[in-house]
Amino acid sequence: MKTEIYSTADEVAQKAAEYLEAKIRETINTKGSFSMAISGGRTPWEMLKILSKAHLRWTKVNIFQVDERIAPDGHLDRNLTQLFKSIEGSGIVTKVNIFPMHVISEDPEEACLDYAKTILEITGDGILDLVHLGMGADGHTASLVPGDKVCEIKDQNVAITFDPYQGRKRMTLTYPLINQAREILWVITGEEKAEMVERLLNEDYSIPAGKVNQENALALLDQPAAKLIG
Ligand SMILES: O=C1O[C@H](COP(=O)(O)O)[C@@H](O)[C@H](O)[C@H]1O
Repeated sequence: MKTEIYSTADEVAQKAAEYLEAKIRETINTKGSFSMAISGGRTPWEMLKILSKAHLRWTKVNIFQVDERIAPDGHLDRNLTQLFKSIEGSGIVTKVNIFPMHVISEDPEEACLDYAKTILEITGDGILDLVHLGMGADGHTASLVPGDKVCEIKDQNVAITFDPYQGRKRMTLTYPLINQAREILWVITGEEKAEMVERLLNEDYSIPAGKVNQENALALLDQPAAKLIG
């Protein structure tokens, strides 16, 4: 995996937005559309805020969710709520195609199958052009959480976690789908993640993040997160 280290989290957000802008432009020019999945948590929002100001053919951009907490629509715990907040006022809201995970469905298992089907229909081959990932201080990525059996799923592209994590069960893309992506973009900031960053870069299979394909992957890190890797 390639890594780039920047001084601050703000700089990382700026570089990540620039990277995505270039990638989206190039992919739309070559194949007509761009499909990516965006993670949740706290790190992505500044990146998306900056990206949403870029002049791109937004109607050709498809945004899927990497994971979502099972909480009511509009709830602050929902990654989708934060996603919309970060792009509001930018003018792309009515242009870009956003595909929410339907986590409040009466049948969450069916909702997972539907989401996987939508990804297949929109991409044509089920392969996302880019998956953006973050990582928690415990080494989780997406909602692939240490100890949860969701990490063992091999025959489903989208699944519900078996246990609540930080108070809520979640819907998440699973390894089979994430590891097929044409590209993975890691955006990781904060000193509390330094130990896991070192383990991720050593392809430590014992943490969930370590099982993500590193072949076509780039990690953008801030100095605190990268402090153990020099
Ligand atoms: O719970 C989650 O955490 C990870 C890491 O989030 P961050 O706030 O440390 O960036 C995130 O990638 C994942 O999508 C999210 O649901």
